[in-house]
Amino acid sequence: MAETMNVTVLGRIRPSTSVGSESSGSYSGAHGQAHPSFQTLYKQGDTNRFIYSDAILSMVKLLGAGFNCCVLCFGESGSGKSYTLAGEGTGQPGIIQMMLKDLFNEVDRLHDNGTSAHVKIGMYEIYNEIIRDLLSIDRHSAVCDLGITAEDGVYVKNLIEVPVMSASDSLSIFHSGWLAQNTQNTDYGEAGARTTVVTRIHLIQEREEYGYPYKSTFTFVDLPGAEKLAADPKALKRMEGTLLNKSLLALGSLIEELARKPGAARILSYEASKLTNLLRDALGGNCNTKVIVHQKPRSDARITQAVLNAAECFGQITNFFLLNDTAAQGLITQYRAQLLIKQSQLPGPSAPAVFDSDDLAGKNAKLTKENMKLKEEEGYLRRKLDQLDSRLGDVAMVKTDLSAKLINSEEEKLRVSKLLVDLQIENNRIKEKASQEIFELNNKLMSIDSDYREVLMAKERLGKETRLFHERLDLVERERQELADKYVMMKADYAALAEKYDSEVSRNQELGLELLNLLNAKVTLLKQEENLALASDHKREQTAEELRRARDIALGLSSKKERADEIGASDLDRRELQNKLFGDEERMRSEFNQMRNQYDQQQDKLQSRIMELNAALRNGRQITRDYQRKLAQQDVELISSREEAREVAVANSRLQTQLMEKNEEMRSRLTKYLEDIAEFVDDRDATLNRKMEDNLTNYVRSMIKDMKETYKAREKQLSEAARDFKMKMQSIGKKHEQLLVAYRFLRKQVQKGDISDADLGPQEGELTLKDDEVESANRREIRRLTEALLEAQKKQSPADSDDSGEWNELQKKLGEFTSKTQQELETERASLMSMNAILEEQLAECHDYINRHFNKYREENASLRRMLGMKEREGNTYEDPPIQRRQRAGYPRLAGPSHTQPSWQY
Ligand SMILES: Nc1ncnc2c1ncn2[C@@H]1O[C@H](COP(=O)(O)OP(=O)(O)OP(=O)(O)O)[C@@H](O)[C@H]1O
Repeated sequence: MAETMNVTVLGRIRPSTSVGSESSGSYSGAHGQAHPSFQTLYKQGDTNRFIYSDAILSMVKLLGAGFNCCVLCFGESGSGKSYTLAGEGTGQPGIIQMMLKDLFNEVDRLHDNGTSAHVKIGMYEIYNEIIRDLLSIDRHSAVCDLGITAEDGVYVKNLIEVPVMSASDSLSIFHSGWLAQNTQNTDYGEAGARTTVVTRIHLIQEREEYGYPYKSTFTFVDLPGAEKLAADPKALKRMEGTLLNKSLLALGSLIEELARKPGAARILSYEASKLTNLLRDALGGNCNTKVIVHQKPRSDARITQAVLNAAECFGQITNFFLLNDTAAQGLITQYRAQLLIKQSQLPGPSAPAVFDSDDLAGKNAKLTKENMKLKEEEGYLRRKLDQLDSRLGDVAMVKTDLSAKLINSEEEKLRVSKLLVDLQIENNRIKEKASQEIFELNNKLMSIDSDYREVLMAKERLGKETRLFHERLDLVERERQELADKYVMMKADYAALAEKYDSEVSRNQELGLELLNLLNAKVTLLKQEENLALASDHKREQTAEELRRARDIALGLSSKKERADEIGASDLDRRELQNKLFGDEERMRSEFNQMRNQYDQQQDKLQSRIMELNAALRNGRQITRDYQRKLAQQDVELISSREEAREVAVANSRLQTQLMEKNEEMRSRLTKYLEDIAEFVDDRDATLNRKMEDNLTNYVRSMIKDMKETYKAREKQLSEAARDFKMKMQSIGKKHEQLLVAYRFLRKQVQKGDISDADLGPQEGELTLKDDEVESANRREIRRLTEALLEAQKKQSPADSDDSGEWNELQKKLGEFTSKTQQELETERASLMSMNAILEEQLAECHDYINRHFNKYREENASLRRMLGMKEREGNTYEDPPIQRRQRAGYPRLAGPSHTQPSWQY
């Protein structure tokens, strides 16, 4: 059944955001009381939680019961509408979040009552008369239209309504929708101030007996800023177009009309805007509605007045809300269907949507007539209005487009900034890489630089040498020049001399010829004289002799005559001379070339040697690393074997102690037995009867048995100790084997390292134990002791069987046995002591042996390191040999053979 109820108006004033800047606002009436429109006026300090508990929680119960509910947040921009609905951050939830949480509690309750309940959420915003689905992922397909059906009434077509299963689901859906609001800055201020945000939460309840599901809806509406209600609507339309404030203005008109017409029989026009169309139920329809009117602490008086007027109107609106059960829904659907039919019958593009059912029949004809009359006028006006509207719409669309473009450009900006960030990251990465490469290149450059410097130095050296050679060459050249000059001078001198000589020779020839002529003349004269006066023969001969001499001289002169050009040297001489003069230079040049070649070869050799050394160094380092690793392993093994040796020593000393205790026990037992026997003998009376003798014999037998058992126990103990010791020795032997393996490995490594002058230590064979050494002295000792024991037992056995005989003989035997046993025990003790000493000695040898080899390895390692030119380990280097440490720590010096092979055996 339908309930009649006025819309509830609540007032809320938000607190000041900055101290002193905003005075506390008020919704006071003329006398300072709260304005009468408000059912409740919340204080500034009242929280969302308080308001929710006070006013909204009961509505959730109503929703659960199957009623429609609506909360409208009204007030000027910045008055806190969004804050009330959605809160701020996670710490301050709004009433929607609180409602969603409680709704799911309600759903649980319904489930418990056997009702299946489902929740769906839809969210949209209306800006500039465009409806946009806030839950749509695709921004372009988010724009929706209005539709109308008999079942649902006016609804948003294709609106996504998300089914939610839990409170957390619903909260995340709500947050995503809330964040998708248009928050752009436009030419007319923030778009948020003109936007209506609607959140619809449907609760669908199904129960078998219902037949038809109950569907109730809770609607939260964040209305546009109310400040424009204070402005002149015409001026507003002129300045901002018809669409931008259409919702608010239409809402203002609607609530005024609704306030004026409180009765159910009213004709109202909800079609003025999309918002009013969609608020049919909330305002004057089937809904329990509460309006929270918000106020800033400081506000314009006109705006406050406009808001108060609107609040008053809201408070006067009557709603007729009913339980959405099957019957009610059926009735409403029927009513809507009839209305739709009537609407479709009405002429004109837009007929009134709602008619008063009582007047409908009577007024229909009249209205149709009037309608016909007004049709033309209305059509004309409508066309004009449409034209204007379409022009304004165009302008608005352009603006919307611009906003969309702005949004797109904003998105683009975001994308670009993301790209920029990515690029920045990439850039940084590249920079890092580049700096690393630069660092490497710098290193390379430095190495190249050093190489270059070396080359420069070599070049300088070579230059110096070349200069020296050149100087020497110049010197030689100068010398050659000087020699050549000298040669030329000498040649000139020679030519002059030859010329002189030639002239002298020709003069001599002339003189010779003259002399010859004179001589001929003289001969003629002499012949005349001979003829005339036969001069003396002697004088003639003298003359002939003179003549011959003169001829000889003349001939000699002419024969010795040489031409000046012949005076120059022959080819051979010339070459010799040339060699003398220039041979030095060529020799120098060849020497120079030779030296250069040698230098190049040396360089090459040096390079290859360095490379070889580098390779050897690398190899050596590897070997040393391996070697160090092995040494570490050996260290560990050595420590563990030392530990074992210590354990053996402890076991041995324990054994000794036990032995001493046993000896002591034996001794005391024997003494006790002897005392008992002596007492018995002393106390017996003269008539030693057979029974007593038997008793004595039994007593002695039990004594012998007891001693045998004790012996056996000791024997067992000893054999266990021997076995234990053997195992220990075997493990030491294994260690020895491992050390040998490591030694072999290292030898191989060193051999592989191709270090010819390395001392590789003794051959592995020399360190291996011989077969005859494997039989340990200890075992031999044990065997000897066992044999002795057996012998003693054998000797003992006759005593065992000897159960008859004389008392004296028995006493004697007993004495003998006692002394013998004592003696044997002493011997055994001594042998055990000696065995212990042997063991200790062997252990010491073992230590010694291991330490010696260990030191050897270390020395070899050190020598290897030295050979490879590596530094020794920091803090130097080698640890004390363990044996020395042992001695320093106050242990007794253990004697052992000096040779390398151990004398201990398994
Ligand atoms: N009750 C309150 N307590 C504390 N701060 C509040 C309260 N109400 C509002 N505020 C603050 O006031 C500012 C404006 O609030 P809000 O954005 O909710 O106003 P609005 O009316 O929704 O504005 P618009 O219509 O422009 O969207 C916000 O910073 C909000 O945090």
